[in-house]
Amino acid sequence: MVRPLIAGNWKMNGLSGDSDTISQIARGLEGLDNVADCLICPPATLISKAADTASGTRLTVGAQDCHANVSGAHTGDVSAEMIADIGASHVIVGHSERRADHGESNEVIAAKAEAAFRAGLVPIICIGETLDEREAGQTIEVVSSQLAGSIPAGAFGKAFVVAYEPVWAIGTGKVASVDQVEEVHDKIREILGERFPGQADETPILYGGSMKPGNAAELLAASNVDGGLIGGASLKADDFLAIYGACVSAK
Ligand SMILES: O=C[C@H](O)COP(=O)(O)O
Repeated sequence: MVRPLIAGNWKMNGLSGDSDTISQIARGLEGLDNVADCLICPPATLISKAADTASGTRLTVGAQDCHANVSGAHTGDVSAEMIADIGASHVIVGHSERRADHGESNEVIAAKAEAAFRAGLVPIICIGETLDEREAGQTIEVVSSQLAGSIPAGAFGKAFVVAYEPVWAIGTGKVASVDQVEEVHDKIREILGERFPGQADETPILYGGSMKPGNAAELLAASNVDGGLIGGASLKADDFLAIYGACVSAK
């Protein structure tokens, strides 16, 4: 049985004073049923402080990206080992903003996910189609191909998470319909089942894209939706906790 995950991605937002939000989320979780894991991925500058703040609570802390190598001449990059060293449990890899802004291919993303396994982190592997691809009827083809290429060969028997984020729904307020989400999530589960027999039912498949307190309940109740990857609404403790609360009701 899959354990749901409500994960927040702060993207390039947050200064040291915003660790109050981490405390508020950690405290708020104490009053909510423990039916799902809860994670915040702040920018790299705040991971250490956030992990200290969340220590001993049900909130865990993750990173938004990592390099595939352990160490070396890669100016500006951070390795999975460095992230694990400062208290992170998860790392997002292949977010569409990294695919677009940094030209990351499926091969690069698979190498980053493999690095996460090496460092003892759980990778959250992101996939999702653009609006042009959806309008051309290519959604399932694109998502299937990203899934096949971005999950590394060494993933069998390892814990990982898949996040489906239609690019056109990210930060736009345009949320995918339940039918659209279910079509893709059902397909992802089927593909995982073929590649990872016996393991696919334990792999959380998250939906991301304009998830908010007002729409979370219906999205989280959809088939094969095991939680959310939440951007904007994870920046405010009340909104993020309301989404966690919707998950409690849905599950
Ligand atoms: O990683 C999170 C997603 O990109 C969703 O962002 P959003 O909730 O602001 O649309």
